[in-house]
Amino acid sequence: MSSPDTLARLEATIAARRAADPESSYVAKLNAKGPRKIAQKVGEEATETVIAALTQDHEALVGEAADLIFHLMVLLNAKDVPLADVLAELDRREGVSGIAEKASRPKD
Ligand SMILES: N=c1c2ncn([C@@H]3O[C@H](COP(=O)(O)OP(=O)(O)OP(=O)(O)O)[C@@H](O)[C@H]3O)c2ncn1[C@@H]1O[C@H](COP(=O)(O)O)[C@@H](O)[C@H]1O
Repeated sequence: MSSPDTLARLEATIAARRAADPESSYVAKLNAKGPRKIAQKVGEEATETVIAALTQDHEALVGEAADLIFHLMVLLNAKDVPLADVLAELDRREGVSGIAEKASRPKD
């Protein structure tokens, strides 16, 4: 079942599989090929997501978006970037834009 914990669970699974046998683990197989290959996969999945958004249906876009997020998470893990750092950056931007929005509102 999906929840806000889905990405946290996936991050833990990716970390645990990183050193597994590349024969039995796709995450390990990608890591064995190195960050360049993982980054290339992120680029491919991003392109497929764009194509799905512009030419395909809801189900195709959901599938491609899942592939993109998964491969991005494998790349972050390979570069030792915790998902928490990315989420904190998004939180920070939310705060910054919230402040800008408040500042642009006319005072009563
Ligand atoms: N979410 C995913 C996930 N999404 C996509 N994929 C795999 O991503 C691959 C994408 O296929 P491609 O044809 O693009 O790639 P490819 O055939 O390997 O070819 P290359 O381009 O790499 O040469 C497929 O093998 C999919 O199975 C995933 N593999 C794993 N996960 C998650 O990662 C967890 C750990 O997986 P393992 O490392 O395999 O145990 C799993 O339990 C899942 O939760």
